[in-house]
Amino acid sequence: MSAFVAPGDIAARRTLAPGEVLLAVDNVSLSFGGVKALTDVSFDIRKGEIRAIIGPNGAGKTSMLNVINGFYHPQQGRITYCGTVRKRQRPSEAAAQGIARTFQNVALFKGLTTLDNIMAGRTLKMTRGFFWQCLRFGPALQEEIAHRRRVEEIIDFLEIEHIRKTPVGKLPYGLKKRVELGRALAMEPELLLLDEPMAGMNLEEKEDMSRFIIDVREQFGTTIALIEHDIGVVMDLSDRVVVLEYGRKIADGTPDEVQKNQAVIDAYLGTSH
Ligand SMILES: Nc1ncnc2c1ncn2[C@@H]1O[C@H](COP(=O)(O)OP(=O)(O)OP(=O)(O)O)[C@@H](O)[C@H]1O
Repeated sequence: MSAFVAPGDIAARRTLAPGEVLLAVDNVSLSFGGVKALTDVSFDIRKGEIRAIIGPNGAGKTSMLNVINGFYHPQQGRITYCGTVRKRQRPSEAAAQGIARTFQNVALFKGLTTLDNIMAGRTLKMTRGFFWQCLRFGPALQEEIAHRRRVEEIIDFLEIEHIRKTPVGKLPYGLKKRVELGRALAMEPELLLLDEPMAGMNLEEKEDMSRFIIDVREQFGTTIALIEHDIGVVMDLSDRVVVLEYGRKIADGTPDEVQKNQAVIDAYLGTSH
């Protein structure tokens, strides 16, 4: 097991046991003008689980992730995180509380190397100001060394040593997704949100990414919520699945329960309700 185990000072403040509710979504509704992206959606994410959010195109999955990480503010409903009802907050505040995410379309600094992109994920953890960072002297230097060590551990964990000095713009898509996962892990999140982590991947890349997601949970105790269109992957990976359609929750349960749910079958076959 890697030395990179402690999920950070945030986790130290928490006493949640595996299986306790880490994040609760209660009666959340979100509209964009006349478009109702989410209507009265409630579900929870328990500590240590892999939770999938699925549904047909336009069902509201990404909107839900954006509400959870503070990018969108719902007109109704509330989010409770670690037992505290959350006030309106920005993504940076959610990140500081231990919520990290990756994006549907890879969002990396294309001109920077793998190493520097993952290092960028450490920004939140840096305690020395910009002045000291520039001087690279004394305590700032010590801190930078510690951050670099942590980043190297993540690179080892994700098996991307061979591309650590490669500008990410030159990498194939599957590896870019892995670097993006690395950058999110650099934040040592308590809750990791993955928006279509396997999109555009071939079978082998999907198997690799599935293995890394499971290992992140096993080794770091990170709770994971993911959106994924590949239903086979979702059913293999997830402990529980919430299903959205037209912004409403239509099912919630184990992969087995959800697969047998008639509303889910109809939604995926295109039957209108
Ligand atoms: N910023 C926005 N402005 C206006 N409408 C939006 C915005 N974001 C999402 N929507 C609308 O909200 C609804 C839900 O979109 P969302 O992207 O959350 O769905 P999704 O399930 O993630 O879809 P997909 O699987 O295609 O990514 C859609 O009708 C979409 O057009």
